[in-house]
Amino acid sequence: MSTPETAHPGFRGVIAVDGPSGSGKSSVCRAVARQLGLRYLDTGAMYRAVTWAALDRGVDLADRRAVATLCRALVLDITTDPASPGIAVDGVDVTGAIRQTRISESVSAIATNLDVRADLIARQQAILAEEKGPGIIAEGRDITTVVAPDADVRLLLTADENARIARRARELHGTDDADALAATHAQVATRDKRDSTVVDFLAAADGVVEIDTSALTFDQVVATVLRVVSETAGAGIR
Ligand SMILES: Nc1ncnc2c1ncn2[C@@H]1O[C@H](COP(=O)(O)OP(=O)(O)O)[C@@H](O)[C@H]1O
Ligand SMILES: Nc1ccn([C@H]2C[C@H](O)[C@@H](COP(=O)(O)OP(=O)(O)O)O2)c(=O)n1
Repeated sequence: MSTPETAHPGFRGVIAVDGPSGSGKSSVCRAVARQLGLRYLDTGAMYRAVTWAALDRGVDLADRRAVATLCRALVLDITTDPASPGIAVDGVDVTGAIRQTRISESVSAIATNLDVRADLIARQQAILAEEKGPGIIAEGRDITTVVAPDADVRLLLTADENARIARRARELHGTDDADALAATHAQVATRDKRDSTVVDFLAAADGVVEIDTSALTFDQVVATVLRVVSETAGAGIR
């Protein structure tokens, strides 16, 4: 059986992907990683893991200093295998727990804490430095602009808000009927609004290729990303 490192010789280096909630970053990047034999870094999982830890330890999320102190002391162990992404906090596997609604509702308080951001950005840069040899695709909100502005390929995935809310509603509730859309609105629109006070992930920075996924199927988005990677990073990608 081929390993991710040997499945598709070709692209090596860093692919950076940003975008708002529901634009398709996680699902598309995992698929691209598997097809190109790259590692995969979900930076949102790190913000979610810090949120989980703060709630678990009873730290007041509004106490920015206390949260930052907690963050710096945490051992975050994130796996970069696109076939089974996972994350542990101080040895506790929180891969499932960080997807709970209570985390989604609180994570912006952590993501807008600039001291937490500084700590997580440094950790993310260390992972990218270690994995750029085999090749890695990292996704989040500030990867193209802050974490890896010198990445080999830089992409912004966008989609109009209605499309993103409908996708998230189908994912969380199995339907995009009116009740599901209403229940999902805050998780997408309100969170993006809060998060975008500290990072701009709604407009493409200079040199970043924007892909509007509103009218594209998942497979079309993956194909578009693969084409852009191939065109930007050169030959050798099958
Ligand atoms: N182009 C697309 N069309 C329809 N649904 C999509 C598309 N891309 C992703 N999805 C679905 O939308 C949901 C949100 O995608 P996800 O990758 O989690 O977005 P993000 O990581 O940007 O928040 C998932 O259920 C995913 O399968
Ligand atoms: N590089 C990043 C990644 C995520 N964040 C923030 C923004 C989000 O509210 C949370 C969780 O990110 P995640 O990518 O899991 O969010 P989604 O649920 O996929 O929309 O972390 C960030 O500020 N910077």
